Amino acid sequence: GEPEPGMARPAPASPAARPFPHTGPGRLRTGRGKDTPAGGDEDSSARSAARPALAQCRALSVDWAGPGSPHRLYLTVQVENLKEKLISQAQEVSRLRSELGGTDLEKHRDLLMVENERLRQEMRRCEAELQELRAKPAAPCTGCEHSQESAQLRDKLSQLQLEVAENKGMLSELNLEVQQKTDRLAEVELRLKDCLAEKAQEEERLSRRLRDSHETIASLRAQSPPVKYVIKTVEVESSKTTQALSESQAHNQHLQEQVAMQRQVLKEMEQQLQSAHQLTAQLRAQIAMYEAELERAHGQMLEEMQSLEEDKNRAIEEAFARAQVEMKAVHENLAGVRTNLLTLQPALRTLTNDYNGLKRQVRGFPLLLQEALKSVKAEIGQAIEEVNGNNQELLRKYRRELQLRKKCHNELVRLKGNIRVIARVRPVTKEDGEGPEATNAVTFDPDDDSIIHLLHRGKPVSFELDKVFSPRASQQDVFQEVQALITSCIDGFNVCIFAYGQTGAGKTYTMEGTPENPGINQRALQLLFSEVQEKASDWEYTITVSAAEIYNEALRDLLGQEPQEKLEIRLCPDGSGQLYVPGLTEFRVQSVDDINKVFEFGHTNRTTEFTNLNEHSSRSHALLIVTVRGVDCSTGLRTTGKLNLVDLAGSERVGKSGAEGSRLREAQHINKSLSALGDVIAALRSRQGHVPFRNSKLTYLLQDSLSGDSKTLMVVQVSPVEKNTSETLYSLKFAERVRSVELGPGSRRAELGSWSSQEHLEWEPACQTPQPAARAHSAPGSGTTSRPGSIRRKLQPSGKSRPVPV
Ligand SMILES: Nc1ncnc2c1ncn2[C@@H]1O[C@H](COP(=O)(O)OP(=O)(O)OP(=O)(O)O)[C@@H](O)[C@H]1O
Repeated sequence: GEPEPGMARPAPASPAARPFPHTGPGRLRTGRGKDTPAGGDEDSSARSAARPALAQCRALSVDWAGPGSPHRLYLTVQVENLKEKLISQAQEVSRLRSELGGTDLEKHRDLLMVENERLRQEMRRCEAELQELRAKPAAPCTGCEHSQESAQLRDKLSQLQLEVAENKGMLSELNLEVQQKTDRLAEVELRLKDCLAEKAQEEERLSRRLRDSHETIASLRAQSPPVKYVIKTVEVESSKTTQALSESQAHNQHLQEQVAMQRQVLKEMEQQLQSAHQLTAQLRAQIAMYEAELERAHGQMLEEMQSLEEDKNRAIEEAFARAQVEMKAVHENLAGVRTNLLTLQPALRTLTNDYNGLKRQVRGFPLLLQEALKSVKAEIGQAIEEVNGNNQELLRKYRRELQLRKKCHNELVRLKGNIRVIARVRPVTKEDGEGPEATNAVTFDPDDDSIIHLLHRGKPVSFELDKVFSPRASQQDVFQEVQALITSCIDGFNVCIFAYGQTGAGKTYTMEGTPENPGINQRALQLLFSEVQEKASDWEYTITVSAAEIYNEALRDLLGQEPQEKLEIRLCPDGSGQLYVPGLTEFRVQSVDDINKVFEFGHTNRTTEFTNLNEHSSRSHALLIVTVRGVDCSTGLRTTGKLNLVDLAGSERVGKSGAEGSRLREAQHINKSLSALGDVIAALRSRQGHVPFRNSKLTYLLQDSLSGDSKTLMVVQVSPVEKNTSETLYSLKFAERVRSVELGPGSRRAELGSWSSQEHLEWEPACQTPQPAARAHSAPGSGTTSRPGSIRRKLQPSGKSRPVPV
């Protein structure tokens, strides 16, 4: 425009110093060639536009200040060029915008967003369908044939759901990426808009300056003198303008570079978008596949549900039909119950009446009860008195009966004979060996249990005794036969039970038995204990035991402190004529345990004394002496009964086999004592005035138990085997002889003389007896050395405590 008033105008420069002809166009050309290498066409057009302008300027350089001055022309041309350039730049920018600009991207983005939205909606629809399917109540499908398939479909469905969720995630990632790119594009667009605005401003500024320049030129033309100065000013200003132009060109250049970069970025984004497109297409294909799968699963589920529904309906129909039937039955029952109720009502009425009547009675019951109690008490008192009277009478009768029983018992024993002889045949045992010698030689009469047949050297011999027990007889059977004797001991009688027979014939077994199957000794004591206990209310009893042994006519105490000491039998100094053994230990016993302790102690004494106990025991007499002392609590009457249980020494005829030394002595002593026993029994039976008790220690010791009212039982033990028939024959002869002297209580034979030891050994039967019922078998056999279960076995060491002497 016009220079400011008062502003100093520069002096006009010489044409040689003018900057324009040298610097302006040259610089313009250099700047163009240097700064815009990419815009070749635009540059060339600008250059072609600038060249005539320059030529015009040179041609007009004569007159710079005039209206057609070259400088003005040059500036006009330059301004025109700049305008053109600006327009082309704007066009370029709009082209770029239309070609690759935000519109397409936006469109693309919009498309993608629409597509995304559509996919989202589809997903939502699928999810809603799934929810709906899940929400449907699952019918119970136990045992259904489709249940497995349904489970598989459910699994597949859950897998598809997982994949859909993954795809969803991927889609949302892609969305995010697209969003980011869209944001970046918007940014670029914003920057471009800013650039364009800047350009427009610049353009406006330049055109404003051009206008000012025009006006200045015009005013300069009008004022010719300062024209030169003004021209100079314009030249100066023109250089400034040129500089600004070059700056704006540089800026343009920079913008173009940025546009190129943005193009590159856009290209990349396009590629990414393409790959996103592809991915989306893939995902859509997958989603379509999943949808198809879901559709199929849905179809299957629907089918299943349909069939389940049908089943359910069928079941409901059946249940309904059943319920109807049951209902009908219940109705019928109800009708029956109603009828019953109708019939029961009168009964109920009667019951109610009864109940009321009873209630009335109950109210009056305490009174009635009191009265009844009174009368009952009176009756009971009367009854008690009567019972007491009866009891007294019964007690008197009982005592009388007791006396009578005792008398009867004694009479029975007397009738049976005070001396009885029974035989017991032991079974064939392993110790008898095998072969003809071990065969059975003993038979029995099936109709008479007092007869025994023996086959001796082919000849049958029979014997009659009070009773014969076969090998089948148990310990209890034998004991039953003797228990009457044992109970009489409680009444004050003396009793002697002997076991007689050869070694190994079963004497010890019968007397002592085995721990599992005890014999007479233990059973007798048990019986005594129980009988004594029964009478405990009226009687006070004391039971004591002693154990002694007679070996070679020497008496020894088996329970004493010094068992080797020989004891003597003496008359009581009180003049009663009773015998006693000074030093013989007596133990008070109250139970079977006490008895066992006594036996054990006795055995200990024997084992310390003898090395071969079994051998010794079969050669000695063993005595168990049980004394029962009783006091009648009411009368003070005293009784004493003695039970002698004797396991005699073996009766075999050792003397005959030519034994010498100690064996001969033993045999002589045994024979002597056994003969003495036979003599005593014979004398007793024949009621002789003199009974030779003193002939042996055995008979002397048992004197008081063998005389008077005493009762004696001899158990003859018999071995059944062939090899022992000689000894069996002699034992049975001895037994029969003892028995045969008994002719009855009033007619005893007194003429029977004393038995010599020879008689004991060689006594022959007086007469031949009937033939045996069965033929005996013969068998060889060894001796009888083994003695398991022997009576003396009872006396085994045990180390138990010593019983307390009485
Ligand atoms: N009735 C029976 N039942 C079963 N076994 C028996 C019977 N009698 C005896 N015995 C057995 O026969 C064998 C000899 O018996 P035991 O020792 O009692 O004879 P013993 O006559 O006492 O001999 P010793 O004179 O040597 O003492 C034993 O093994 C015993 O168990």
